[in-house]
Amino acid sequence: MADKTLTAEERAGRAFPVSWDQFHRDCRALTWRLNDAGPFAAIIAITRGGLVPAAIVARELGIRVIDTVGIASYDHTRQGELNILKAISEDTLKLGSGTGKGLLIVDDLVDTGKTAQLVREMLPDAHFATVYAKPKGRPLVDTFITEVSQDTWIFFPWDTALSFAPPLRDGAA
Ligand SMILES: O=P(O)(O)OC[C@H]1O[C@H](OP(=O)(O)OP(=O)(O)O)[C@H](O)[C@@H]1O
Ligand SMILES: Nc1nc2[nH]cnc2c(=O)[nH]1
Ligand SMILES: [Mg+2]
Repeated sequence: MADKTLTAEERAGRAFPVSWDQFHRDCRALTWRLNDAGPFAAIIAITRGGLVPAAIVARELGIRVIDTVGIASYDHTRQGELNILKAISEDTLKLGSGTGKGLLIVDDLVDTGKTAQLVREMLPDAHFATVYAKPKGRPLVDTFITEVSQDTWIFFPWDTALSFAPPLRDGAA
Protein backbone atom coordinates (compact mmCIF):
# COMPACT_ATOMS: atom_id res chain seq x y z
CA MET A 1 0.00 0.00 0.00
CA ALA A 2 1.25 3.51 -0.80
CA ASP A 3 2.73 5.42 2.16
CA LYS A 4 0.33 8.38 2.58
CA THR A 5 2.90 10.33 4.63
CA LEU A 6 5.18 10.63 1.59
CA THR A 7 4.55 13.06 -1.24
CA ALA A 8 4.26 11.71 -4.79
CA GLU A 9 7.71 13.18 -5.44
CA GLU A 10 9.24 11.39 -2.43
CA ARG A 11 7.59 8.11 -3.42
CA ALA A 12 8.92 8.47 -6.95
CA GLY A 13 12.54 8.24 -5.76
CA ARG A 14 14.25 9.09 -9.04
CA ALA A 15 14.59 12.64 -10.32
CA PHE A 16 14.42 13.66 -13.98
CA PRO A 17 15.30 17.36 -14.21
CA VAL A 18 14.46 18.98 -17.55
CA SER A 19 16.15 22.19 -18.76
CA TRP A 20 14.43 24.85 -20.90
CA ASP A 21 16.57 23.78 -23.86
CA GLN A 22 15.65 20.14 -23.45
CA PHE A 23 11.98 20.98 -22.99
CA HIS A 24 11.93 23.11 -26.13
CA ARG A 25 13.62 20.33 -28.12
CA ASP A 26 11.16 17.74 -26.79
CA CYS A 27 8.19 19.98 -27.67
CA ARG A 28 9.52 20.44 -31.19
CA ALA A 29 9.93 16.66 -31.52
CA LEU A 30 6.32 16.28 -30.34
CA THR A 31 5.23 18.73 -33.03
CA TRP A 32 6.91 16.68 -35.74
CA ARG A 33 4.82 13.69 -34.69
CA LEU A 34 1.63 15.75 -34.41
CA ASN A 35 2.08 17.18 -37.88
CA ASP A 36 1.04 13.82 -39.34
CA ALA A 37 -1.95 13.45 -36.97
CA GLY A 38 -3.56 16.85 -37.77
CA PRO A 39 -4.74 19.23 -39.02
CA PHE A 40 -6.22 20.62 -35.80
CA ALA A 41 -8.74 23.47 -35.58
CA ALA A 42 -7.70 24.43 -32.03
CA ILE A 43 -5.51 23.49 -29.10
CA ILE A 44 -6.77 22.97 -25.57
CA ALA A 45 -4.01 23.34 -22.98
CA ILE A 46 -4.52 21.62 -19.64
CA THR A 47 -3.41 24.33 -17.26
CA ARG A 48 -1.11 25.05 -15.90
CA GLY A 49 1.46 22.46 -17.03
CA GLY A 50 0.11 22.31 -20.58
CA LEU A 51 0.53 26.05 -21.22
CA VAL A 52 4.21 26.07 -22.19
CA PRO A 53 4.09 23.01 -24.49
CA ALA A 54 0.83 24.30 -26.03
CA ALA A 55 2.47 27.63 -26.90
CA ILE A 56 5.40 25.88 -28.61
CA VAL A 57 3.20 23.39 -30.48
CA ALA A 58 0.80 26.17 -31.56
CA ARG A 59 3.70 28.21 -32.92
CA GLU A 60 5.12 25.28 -34.89
CA LEU A 61 1.78 24.10 -36.31
CA GLY A 62 0.44 27.60 -36.99
CA ILE A 63 -2.59 27.14 -34.73
CA ARG A 64 -3.99 30.40 -33.36
CA VAL A 65 -7.13 29.23 -31.59
CA ILE A 66 -6.10 28.19 -28.09
CA ASP A 67 -8.36 27.35 -25.18
CA THR A 68 -7.63 26.06 -21.69
CA VAL A 69 -9.15 23.60 -19.29
CA GLY A 70 -8.03 24.21 -15.74
CA ILE A 71 -7.50 21.11 -13.63
CA ALA A 72 -5.60 20.87 -10.37
CA SER A 73 -4.87 17.66 -8.56
CA TYR A 74 -1.40 18.00 -7.07
CA ASP A 75 -0.82 20.39 -4.19
CA HIS A 76 2.86 20.76 -5.11
CA THR A 77 3.57 17.01 -5.04
CA ARG A 78 0.61 15.42 -3.24
CA GLN A 79 -2.28 14.23 -5.39
CA GLY A 80 -5.74 15.00 -4.09
CA GLU A 81 -9.22 15.21 -5.63
CA LEU A 82 -9.34 16.47 -9.20
CA ASN A 83 -10.77 19.97 -9.36
CA ILE A 84 -12.09 21.53 -12.56
CA LEU A 85 -11.17 25.20 -12.14
CA LYS A 86 -12.10 26.27 -15.68
CA ALA A 87 -14.21 24.39 -18.23
CA ILE A 88 -13.65 24.25 -22.01
CA SER A 89 -15.45 27.15 -23.74
CA GLU A 90 -18.67 26.70 -25.73
CA ASP A 91 -16.94 28.07 -28.87
CA THR A 92 -14.24 25.39 -28.67
CA LEU A 93 -16.79 22.62 -28.02
CA LYS A 94 -18.67 23.74 -31.18
CA LEU A 95 -15.43 23.74 -33.20
CA GLY A 96 -14.96 20.10 -32.23
CA SER A 97 -18.60 19.14 -33.03
CA GLY A 98 -19.21 18.56 -29.32
CA THR A 99 -16.94 15.50 -29.18
CA GLY A 100 -13.53 17.10 -29.76
CA LYS A 101 -13.09 15.89 -33.36
CA GLY A 102 -10.22 17.81 -34.97
CA LEU A 103 -9.07 19.30 -31.65
CA LEU A 104 -5.70 18.81 -29.96
CA ILE A 105 -5.35 18.53 -26.17
CA VAL A 106 -1.86 19.26 -24.80
CA ASP A 107 -0.37 18.63 -21.37
CA ASP A 108 3.19 18.43 -20.06
CA LEU A 109 2.88 14.85 -18.79
CA VAL A 110 0.66 11.96 -17.82
CA ASP A 111 1.42 10.21 -14.56
CA THR A 112 -1.46 8.17 -13.08
CA GLY A 113 -3.63 9.21 -16.04
CA LYS A 114 -6.40 10.66 -13.81
CA THR A 115 -6.20 14.16 -15.33
CA ALA A 116 -6.08 12.75 -18.86
CA GLN A 117 -9.06 10.47 -18.16
CA LEU A 118 -11.18 13.41 -17.00
CA VAL A 119 -10.39 15.53 -20.07
CA ARG A 120 -10.89 12.56 -22.41
CA GLU A 121 -14.39 12.16 -20.99
CA MET A 122 -15.07 15.81 -21.94
CA LEU A 123 -13.73 15.41 -25.50
CA PRO A 124 -13.61 11.70 -26.45
CA ASP A 125 -12.67 12.29 -30.12
CA ALA A 126 -9.88 14.82 -29.52
CA HIS A 127 -6.20 13.96 -30.06
CA PHE A 128 -4.36 13.87 -26.72
CA ALA A 129 -0.65 14.76 -26.67
CA THR A 130 1.87 15.06 -23.85
CA VAL A 131 5.61 15.61 -23.83
CA TYR A 132 6.33 12.96 -21.18
CA ALA A 133 4.43 9.83 -20.19
CA LYS A 134 4.66 7.40 -17.29
CA PRO A 135 3.46 3.81 -17.86
CA LYS A 136 0.16 4.09 -15.93
CA GLY A 137 -1.01 7.09 -17.96
CA ARG A 138 0.50 6.11 -21.29
CA PRO A 139 -2.56 4.22 -22.66
CA LEU A 140 -4.58 7.45 -22.43
CA VAL A 141 -2.19 9.42 -24.66
CA ASP A 142 -2.27 9.37 -28.48
CA THR A 143 1.14 11.01 -29.00
CA PHE A 144 4.05 11.62 -26.61
CA ILE A 145 7.83 11.92 -26.87
CA THR A 146 9.62 10.40 -23.87
CA GLU A 147 8.51 7.66 -21.49
CA VAL A 148 9.91 7.77 -17.95
CA SER A 149 9.45 5.09 -15.30
CA GLN A 150 6.57 5.34 -12.82
CA ASP A 151 9.07 5.89 -9.96
CA THR A 152 10.49 9.02 -11.62
CA TRP A 153 9.55 12.59 -10.70
CA ILE A 154 9.94 15.06 -13.56
CA PHE A 155 11.22 18.51 -12.58
CA PHE A 156 10.20 21.20 -15.07
CA PRO A 157 12.32 24.29 -15.73
CA TRP A 158 9.56 26.65 -14.51
CA ASP A 159 9.56 24.88 -11.12
CA THR A 160 13.32 24.81 -10.59
CA ALA A 161 16.35 27.09 -10.32
CA LEU A 162 20.09 26.61 -10.78
CA SER A 163 21.77 25.68 -7.51
CA PHE A 164 25.04 24.25 -6.18
CA ALA A 165 25.44 20.47 -6.59
CA PRO A 166 27.92 18.78 -4.19
CA PRO A 167 30.69 16.70 -5.83
CA LEU A 168 30.10 12.95 -6.15
CA ARG A 169 32.85 12.09 -3.62
CA ASP A 170 31.03 14.16 -0.95
CA GLY A 171 28.03 11.89 -1.19
CA ALA A 172 26.03 13.39 -4.05
CA ALA A 173 23.66 10.90 -5.67
O1 LIG B 1 -1.68 11.80 -14.66
P1 LIG B 1 -1.93 12.52 -13.36
O2 LIG B 1 -1.52 11.69 -12.17
O3 LIG B 1 -3.33 13.04 -13.26
O4 LIG B 1 -0.92 13.76 -13.30
C1 LIG B 1 -0.64 14.59 -14.40
C2 LIG B 1 -1.03 16.01 -14.13
O5 LIG B 1 -0.36 16.50 -12.95
C3 LIG B 1 0.24 17.75 -13.22
O6 LIG B 1 -0.70 18.82 -13.05
P2 LIG B 1 -1.09 19.42 -11.61
O7 LIG B 1 -2.40 18.82 -11.18
O8 LIG B 1 0.07 19.25 -10.68
O9 LIG B 1 -1.36 20.95 -11.87
P3 LIG B 1 -0.48 22.03 -12.68
O10 LIG B 1 -0.50 21.61 -14.12
O11 LIG B 1 -1.19 23.31 -12.43
O12 LIG B 1 0.92 22.00 -12.13
C4 LIG B 1 0.60 17.66 -14.68
O13 LIG B 1 0.73 18.95 -15.27
C5 LIG B 1 -0.55 16.90 -15.28
O14 LIG B 1 -1.61 17.77 -15.67
N1 LIG C 1 6.40 18.29 -11.94
C1 LIG C 1 5.72 17.13 -11.94
N2 LIG C 1 4.40 17.14 -11.74
C2 LIG C 1 3.77 15.95 -11.75
N3 LIG C 1 2.46 15.67 -11.56
C3 LIG C 1 2.33 14.33 -11.64
N4 LIG C 1 3.51 13.74 -11.87
C4 LIG C 1 4.43 14.73 -11.94
C5 LIG C 1 5.85 14.74 -12.17
O1 LIG C 1 6.52 13.71 -12.36
N5 LIG C 1 6.43 15.97 -12.15
MG1 LIG D 1 -1.30 19.82 -14.94
